[in-house]
Amino acid sequence: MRVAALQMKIAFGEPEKNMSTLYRMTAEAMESRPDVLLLPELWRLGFYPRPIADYADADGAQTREALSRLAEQYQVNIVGGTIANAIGAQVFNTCYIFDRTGHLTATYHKTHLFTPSGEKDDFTAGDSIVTFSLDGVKCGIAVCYDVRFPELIRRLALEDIAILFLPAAWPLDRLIHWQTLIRARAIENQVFVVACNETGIAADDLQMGGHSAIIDPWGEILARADEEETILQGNLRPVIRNQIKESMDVFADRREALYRKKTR
Ligand SMILES: NC(=O)CCC(=O)C(=O)O
Repeated sequence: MRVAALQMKIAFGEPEKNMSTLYRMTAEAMESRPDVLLLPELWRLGFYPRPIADYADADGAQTREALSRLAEQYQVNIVGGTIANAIGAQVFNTCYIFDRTGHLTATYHKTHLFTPSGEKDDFTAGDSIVTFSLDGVKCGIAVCYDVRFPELIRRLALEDIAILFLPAAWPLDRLIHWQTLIRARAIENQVFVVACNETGIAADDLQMGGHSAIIDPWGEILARADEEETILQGNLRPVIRNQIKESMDVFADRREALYRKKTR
């Protein structure tokens, strides 16, 4: 499976500009015929203008239509980063996933909201863990801050996902955390991690970090970006994951009962 992460440079609070960037980068990425496109977190707006309800897409309708059309036009699967999605009085940080026919196959609302930036006050957290299948490959989704919660990713891994998609809006000043966490989640869960961060300026003049990466289940970096807007591509070969699982089957060695036992 060939994947492409669109590390977009976000124009803060300007959905039309970001939509144009998406169209331009998709056309460019499709020249090398990837099977899946991954977008960053809150790519329509950046992370994030306030009040968010004034900027949110009502029921994600515009975004769903645009992404579905792109998926169908290019016959490509799209893991659509996230958008601010107004459902009634609530705003969710939502990822929509489309197959090659433009059909919406899964929806994930970010489950761990980033308290330090007030995300918890402005958004509503989702309460479902989501897996989905793309071209017959089982995949999982987590968004940015979610990666700090190994319990979540382990739950996905226990469902036997092969690929974790991770859209993000992660700042440059915590780059070391980003790089360490995405690699650790790949190694400990023996999954491919496709991590797509954005660049550009977020709220409070915060510089977004870029450094998107595609990592194999052994922790090898198959492709990595710097801080510039770029398209990152990589081939995920299932044979690698099978070999790793055969040579070191950490899932067979888990002590589930022990983890639930009281400490002494
Ligand atoms: N958009 C986010 O969830 C930000 C997460 C973040 O910056 C972190 O350090 O964690």
